[in-house]
Amino acid sequence: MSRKASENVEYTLRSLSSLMGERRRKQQEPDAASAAGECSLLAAAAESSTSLQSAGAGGGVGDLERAARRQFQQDETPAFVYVVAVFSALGGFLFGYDTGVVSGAMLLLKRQLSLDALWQELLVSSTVGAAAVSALAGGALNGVFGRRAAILLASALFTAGSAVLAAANNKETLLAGRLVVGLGIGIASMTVPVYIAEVSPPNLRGRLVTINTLFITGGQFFASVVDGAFSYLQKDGWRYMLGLAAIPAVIQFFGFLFLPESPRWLIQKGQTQKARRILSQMRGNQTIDEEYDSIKNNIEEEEKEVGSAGPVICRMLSYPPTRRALIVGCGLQMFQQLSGINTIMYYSATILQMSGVEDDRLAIWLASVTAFTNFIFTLAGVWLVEKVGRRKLTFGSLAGTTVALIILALGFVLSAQVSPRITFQPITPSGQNATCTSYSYCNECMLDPDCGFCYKMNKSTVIDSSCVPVNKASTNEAAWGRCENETKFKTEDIFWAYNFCPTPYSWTALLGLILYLVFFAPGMGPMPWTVNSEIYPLWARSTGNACSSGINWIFNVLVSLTFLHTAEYLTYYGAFFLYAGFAAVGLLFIYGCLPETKGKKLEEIESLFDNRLCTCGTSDSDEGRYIEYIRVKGSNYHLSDNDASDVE
Ligand SMILES: O[C@H]1[C@H](O)[C@@H](O)[C@H](O)[C@@H](O)[C@H]1O
Repeated sequence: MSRKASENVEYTLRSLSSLMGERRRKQQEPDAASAAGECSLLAAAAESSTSLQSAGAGGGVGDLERAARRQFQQDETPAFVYVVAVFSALGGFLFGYDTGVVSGAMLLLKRQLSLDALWQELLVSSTVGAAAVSALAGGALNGVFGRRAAILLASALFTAGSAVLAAANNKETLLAGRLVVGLGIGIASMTVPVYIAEVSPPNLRGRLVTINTLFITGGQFFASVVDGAFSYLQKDGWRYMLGLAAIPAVIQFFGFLFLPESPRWLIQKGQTQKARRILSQMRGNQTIDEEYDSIKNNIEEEEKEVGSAGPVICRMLSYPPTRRALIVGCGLQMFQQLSGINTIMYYSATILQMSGVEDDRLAIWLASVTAFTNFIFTLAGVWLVEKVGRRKLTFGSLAGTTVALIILALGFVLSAQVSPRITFQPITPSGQNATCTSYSYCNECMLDPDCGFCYKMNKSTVIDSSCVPVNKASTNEAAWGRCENETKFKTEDIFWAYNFCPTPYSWTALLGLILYLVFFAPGMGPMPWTVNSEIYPLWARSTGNACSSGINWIFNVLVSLTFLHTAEYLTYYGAFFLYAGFAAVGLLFIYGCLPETKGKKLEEIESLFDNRLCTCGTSDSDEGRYIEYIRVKGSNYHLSDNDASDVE
């Protein structure tokens, strides 16, 4: 790291050092600090530094710090960076929309195309499976063709897939459309966070990347509203639900024709002039020399250190810092899915029904309230990420999520304990399966996907209850008996419960559901994506993100596909206790191994993984302060390792 001449620095290095807490860090952590390269204190050339001067002259360190911060904040980030971030995050919106919309579309599709359970499962899971494959392959694509090309490809796939889905006339075409959309989702999920992280200034990076997850949850919310609205259009409503995604996809495609490539990728590919031009566009009135040099030096150093022979994944695994980063990144994504977010979202309508919402349509609408809660609390994450940092936010979020899962499970335990008895055993018509009528409690009936609970109410007591087979075409009614005809039995004050049991304790599950989203959404939802976009050095960034996104999708499929079976073997509360157990292990992992990356330049982050895999956060002695570019009149000054002597 070179020390640049400083002719016009207007206050002493001693004040600068105290200003940024550098000395504090050196005293506490001499080794780690020098290992980290100390490259965090940058003084960028600029026209005005009057406020700094006056503060430095009379006001002491506190004033100086405030003045420096004020000055720094005046270095406005050009609106262009926000435009770029929002256009990229449309990829996140499509990811959320396409994964969310299918549950509502399926309700209509299965009737219109008479889909059996296997086809329903195929249409839902094929997208997630395809996303896993394309996320893994997206690493190579990103490395060779760049981030911009990958985003353009993803939006083209989203557009084509949505058009195929909207026009589909049979289930095979639907499957093809879902696969194409899935390929788009996988590429977008791994590319967009990387791209946003690479164009953002360090102090805003966390926030801008987290916006992508805000768009994911926004897409899921929008999908739930669209599902609700088009559920009234029994014939072909699904075409609109699935086809609407083409609109944001086309907007993103055309937007990206005019948006630039990531300057970091360009520098890596030797297109330095173009990279400089784009970097200045992104940084507005700030000087880019320092950032440009540091990216370039970093690439050269990395090449010397790691070499460039062999597949990237092999180099990553054999080089300890990237191997550690990969473990942290993949672990975060795995624990995100193992804490059961998608099961909770998918089954939120059921949980709500358990809590006493009997009307099906109302439950669908209330499911959009769930999606909205997820969205709003992700917004809290956007705000918190640069304030409390990634480590504390993720840890706090998972801790709350674990407690919420326990409450949710307890809700199901209570419901199971007071599960109504079956008091009425109707005679099974000949030729029909008699399993359902053999159950004695609602709880057993609820866990069998083929059966539902039919009952009457006397004030708040369940009476005349039976367990009968569900109608295969619509879970809103039974295959035969009193609950056979939805419109008829409702007028006779007979109730039908599929997947839930009417109990007085269901509110506990509802409380668990709300708490779950409130805690999960700001931290565990976005942080795995945000942290992964930051922790790998440039040469390993695409591959690292490809692997961790692939892990996210693989665990997404595993958890969603196994939920019903898990619930059958372990009961609902067993399933939620299991997720709580996974979340508790995740807590240990995060506490032990997740370092703080807030405020650091992408090029500095690699050094956080230099020593051990798990440091229990001890490398964050600088937590709570920003490492920022600050203006000093007339020159660039870069405090390097050697400069440490100047400040002691
Ligand atoms: O970060 C996102 C988000 O939290 C979504 O709500 C969830 O459905 C995704 O699986 C996850 O990756």
